[in-house]
Amino acid sequence: MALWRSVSTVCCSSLGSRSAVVPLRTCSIPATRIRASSSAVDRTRPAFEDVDEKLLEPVERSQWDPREGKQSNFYPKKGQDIELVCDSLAYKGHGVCKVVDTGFVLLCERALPGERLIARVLRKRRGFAEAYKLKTISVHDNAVVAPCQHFGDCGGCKTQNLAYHAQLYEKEQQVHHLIARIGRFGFSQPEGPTGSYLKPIVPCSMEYHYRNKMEFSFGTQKWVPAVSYNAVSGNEGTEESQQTLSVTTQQSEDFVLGLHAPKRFDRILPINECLLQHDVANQILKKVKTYCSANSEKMPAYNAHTHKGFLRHFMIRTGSDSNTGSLQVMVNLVTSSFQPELVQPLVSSLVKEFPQIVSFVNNVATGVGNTSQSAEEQGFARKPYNYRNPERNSLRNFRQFILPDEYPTEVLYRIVEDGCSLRGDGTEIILDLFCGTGTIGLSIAKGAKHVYGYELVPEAVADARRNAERNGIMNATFIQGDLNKLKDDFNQEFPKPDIVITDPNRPGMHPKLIKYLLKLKARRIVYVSCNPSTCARDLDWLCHGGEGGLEPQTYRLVSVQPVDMFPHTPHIECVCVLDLIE
Ligand SMILES: C[S@@+](CC[C@H](N)C(=O)[O-])C[C@H]1O[C@@H](n2cnc3c(N)ncnc32)[C@H](O)[C@@H]1O
Repeated sequence: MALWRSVSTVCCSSLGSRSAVVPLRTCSIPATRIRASSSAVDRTRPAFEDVDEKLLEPVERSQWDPREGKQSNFYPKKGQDIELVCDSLAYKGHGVCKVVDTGFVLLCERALPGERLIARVLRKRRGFAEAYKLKTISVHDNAVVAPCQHFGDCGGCKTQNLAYHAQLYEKEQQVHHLIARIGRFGFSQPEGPTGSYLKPIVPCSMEYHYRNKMEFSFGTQKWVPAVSYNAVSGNEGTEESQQTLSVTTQQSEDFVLGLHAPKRFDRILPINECLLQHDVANQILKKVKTYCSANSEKMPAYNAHTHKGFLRHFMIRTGSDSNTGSLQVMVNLVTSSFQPELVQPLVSSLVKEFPQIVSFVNNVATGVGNTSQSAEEQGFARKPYNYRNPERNSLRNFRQFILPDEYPTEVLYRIVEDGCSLRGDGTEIILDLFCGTGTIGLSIAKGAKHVYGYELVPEAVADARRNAERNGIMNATFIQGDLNKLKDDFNQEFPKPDIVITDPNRPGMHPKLIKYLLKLKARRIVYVSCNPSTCARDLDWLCHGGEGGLEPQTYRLVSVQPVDMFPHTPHIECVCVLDLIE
């Protein structure tokens, strides 16, 4: 069994691992750019299934400021070229743009706030339209040249060409507006004992090299984009590039190593380096590329159409030794069959050149799906390279953590711990929902009486138990179960908690779970979210009563803390604290 869970079909846009980030500092945003406030608009709460796009219909953002006026009757036609001004960034980092003379709202990929641009209408939606950028007319002050040679092509770092302080401002505003509108908390930012509940965003102290894990793919179809988006001005696009990506020269090659082209399972964008990963990981990538390319007859790259070929994926994970802080690297080569005689020379050459490699695993994925998730791990190269070597990974001075795919960070955990405000007398019960490998709960278990973790994935639950054992933590219990299908006896598995930590994935919490929490009435809920829109929806329910507002108000929102863990990407994390209304 592969304990090292891996991500399937990775293109650079599939960020998501919580990578190691360091100290806590807050960002100051120029007050002049804070939008005028308006009262919360009454609206029906979005359903659990209504994730992302529906929650972020940009037409609503245009109504945030009543001074901006009503939408006119103007509706652009598909294919029409139109002059726009970009107002802000929204879901997936798309620019929220307005037609210059009518104010009609369009979502436009690659548009940056403050920019004037020409765009072509791609498709119409209810109340707004989608467009792609043809040409920048005038850039705004915060535009910068993106340092990555692959910027604009791989689809990962969408805002590298926006100065980091401006990225932070946009993310912070996105969270504040979602909480105000979808959460129905209004824009007035009432001052409580701790000041406004909407906290300034916590920036990432590392703008680059913050990712601890990258997965690259081998292939036989090279994707070569024909359009450059890197220039500060004149970022031209073409219809084909936006709609089908077919403006690329599709070359059949014997060998390509890189990232999947956005939305393509079969085409690979060759990657020389990724600025989000460690320098050493980039050097290893180069070495693997050179070696495998030179030996592509013996070790052919996998063809996603014919399902023939040997080399499938290549994953590099970096971490540090908890004692010495020195860099450690784990490598996973995914192949379609187990042929150690082919892989061994590569392993020998890599570990000789990179002593930082402490583990080399060869996963064998025989299925036709473009995934390494179900790959069977072979014992190959476990020794002497000390497979997994979890003892040496460090997180908040804990040893022996088995790192989850979503790698938790120092900063986020400190904010969660602060949010819990444990009394420290060891009397409190913590319920850690969506606990993954248990790392959040375990990192604060010493101040609690007992931590109960709840998680769907059995392997993650097993890792959580192992994490507890290896750290000598006796007051933690991990339970496997589906929080979307709560059973009647759910609360018989643990005593009533004082504090609930909930960290759902993007769809947020299921209505059944929210109803359960409203009945449970824990003193405090700490909601960790990777999707501020579904988080806002859930906070609305928890704080403003059930459907139709018929249920009594149960929780009070104490704070919403946005955290930027993934610079240059649209991802935003949030930690929200809610207190029971006694
Ligand atoms: C955002 S991750 C949080 C993981 C963990 N708290 C951490 O910080 O690493 C969400 C977790 O919820 C789990 N999950 C997703 N759906 C679930 C469900 N219906 N019931 C229980 N757990 C679920 C996932 O497997 C994943 O481990």
